[in-house]
Amino acid sequence: MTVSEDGYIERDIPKISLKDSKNRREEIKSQLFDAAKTAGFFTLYEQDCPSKDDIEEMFLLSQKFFGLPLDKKTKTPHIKLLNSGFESCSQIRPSTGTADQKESLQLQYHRINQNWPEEEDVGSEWRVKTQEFMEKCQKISNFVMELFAEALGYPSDFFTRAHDITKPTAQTTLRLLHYFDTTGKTFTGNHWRAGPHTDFDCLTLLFQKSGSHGLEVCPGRETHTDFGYSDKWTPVPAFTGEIVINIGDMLMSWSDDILKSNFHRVRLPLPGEDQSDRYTIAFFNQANTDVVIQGPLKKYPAVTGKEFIEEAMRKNFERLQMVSS
Ligand SMILES: O=C(O)CCC(=O)C(=O)O
Ligand SMILES: [Fe+2]
Repeated sequence: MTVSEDGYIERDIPKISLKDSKNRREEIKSQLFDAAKTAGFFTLYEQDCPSKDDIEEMFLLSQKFFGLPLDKKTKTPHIKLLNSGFESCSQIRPSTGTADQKESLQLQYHRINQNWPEEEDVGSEWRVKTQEFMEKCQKISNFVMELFAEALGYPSDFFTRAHDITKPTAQTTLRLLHYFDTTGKTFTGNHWRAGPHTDFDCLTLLFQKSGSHGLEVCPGRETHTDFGYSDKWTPVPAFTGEIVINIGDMLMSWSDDILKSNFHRVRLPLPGEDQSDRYTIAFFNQANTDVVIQGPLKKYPAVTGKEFIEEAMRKNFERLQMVSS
């Protein structure tokens, strides 16, 4: 490990190949489990599906939506109760008290006819192609969740059956993200493309584009209720076609804090760096509302998927009040 004076430290963010994954199941399982117990972040590559072409196509669909005039984008406004829809500069992080410099669209598979962009605005194939992409994300998420279940001593389908995106109780969300071009701008105060946070979900898949850097991680969290993080961050490089995976609070809790959900952030590029738009795509695997979440050691009380997400929001809201008061 090399520590620099500017708040950064070199750490290993494991890269795990999924080449020939059917025949390398045990090897991949142990690599995933090791990565999830330490950094909580790792990159998958050489996967069959979603392919680099699938990912590039989804980025084009995303850019098509974000390129629309604001009055078209706000036709599907963010609805908190459904955790879906479009928002712009509205996500205030408890860690910073300022709004992320971004816009985003959240979509849920089973709500294709509810709060998804309309054909007349994004074209006839947008919805169906986006749904297909979600199916591909679900497939690879299932592979990873099966291996985590086995590594933790559960039956293979323990987590996957709790994440059924086709049911009305599904909470899994695809989030298209667009961080604005900041060319020529300087920010004073505590501003971020995405302020430091942990994810609420079980498993996040993040797709980045080559060169669109800025994502940074800070491992070291001991419990999923912990708000503290150290001051040494590590950049996670961006390459089109690879998938960055991180553990979220729900799976950290469900594994009695064995698998680590760690703080991460996206920094604003400095003048002199590439300050153009940054697009990313996140797929948040969140257990269905009626699933009961509790680890084998019963370290935390049993809660449903619905209660878990509501509680995470409440805690963050309280924290936000503390930060802003
Ligand atoms: O866009 C990124 O690189 C990270 C996004 C993220 O952390 C989130 O949306 O939770
Ligand atoms: Fe995140």
